[in-house]
Amino acid sequence: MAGHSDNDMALPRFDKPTKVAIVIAPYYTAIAQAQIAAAAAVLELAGVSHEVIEVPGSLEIPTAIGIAHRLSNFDGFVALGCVIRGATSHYDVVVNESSRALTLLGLQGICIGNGIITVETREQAEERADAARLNTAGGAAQAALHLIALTRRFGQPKGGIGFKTRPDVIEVAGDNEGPASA
Ligand SMILES: Nc1c(NC[C@H](O)[C@H](O)[C@H](O)CO)[nH]c(=O)[nH]c1=O
Ligand SMILES: CC(=O)[C@@H](O)COP(=O)(O)O
Repeated sequence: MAGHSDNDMALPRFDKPTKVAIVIAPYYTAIAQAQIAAAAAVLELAGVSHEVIEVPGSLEIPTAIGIAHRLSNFDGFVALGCVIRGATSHYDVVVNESSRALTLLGLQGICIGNGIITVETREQAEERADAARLNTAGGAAQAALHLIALTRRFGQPKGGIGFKTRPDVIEVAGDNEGPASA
């Protein structure tokens, strides 16, 4: 289980190679190291390979995911970062805009688990980054895997209505001579 949830969904199983990018903003080094370890443990348990991509801050995570999705071949992404409130409203900008951008990318069909920790204190961050405590990074990895599985479940070739093409035959509408062979 991750976070405060009491719902421990079983990890999905994949029947073909699956690759995930962990996109992390290591703003706080020790926190970031714990987050990467927690997310990697979940991905390895599911038999999924991963690559770690580092960006300066959480505001850059959505842009990095957009770039990687467009230019590479990852099946999904785990967004990891840590935003601790300071003395100004910049916290709200970083938290709100990074999460909004990740949500918009997700609505475009990119499989993203959001593990950006947004807290008031360092102690809260440590508790959430710790795989043995709230394990929010592990939860984000699980979320990404479930979205990949969902994509593959609904992305299967559809049976049902309409003619079914054959790879060896070219069907031409209105052709009374019968199908030409490819
Ligand atoms: N204060 C935190 C930041 N701030 C940096 C921004 O995310 C961004 O890199 C900068 O505004 C340049 O675009 N980032 C975090 O991840 N965590 C923080 O606590
Ligand atoms: C979350 C932040 O952006 C924070 O680190 C910035 O601190 P401050 O608001 O004191 O400038």
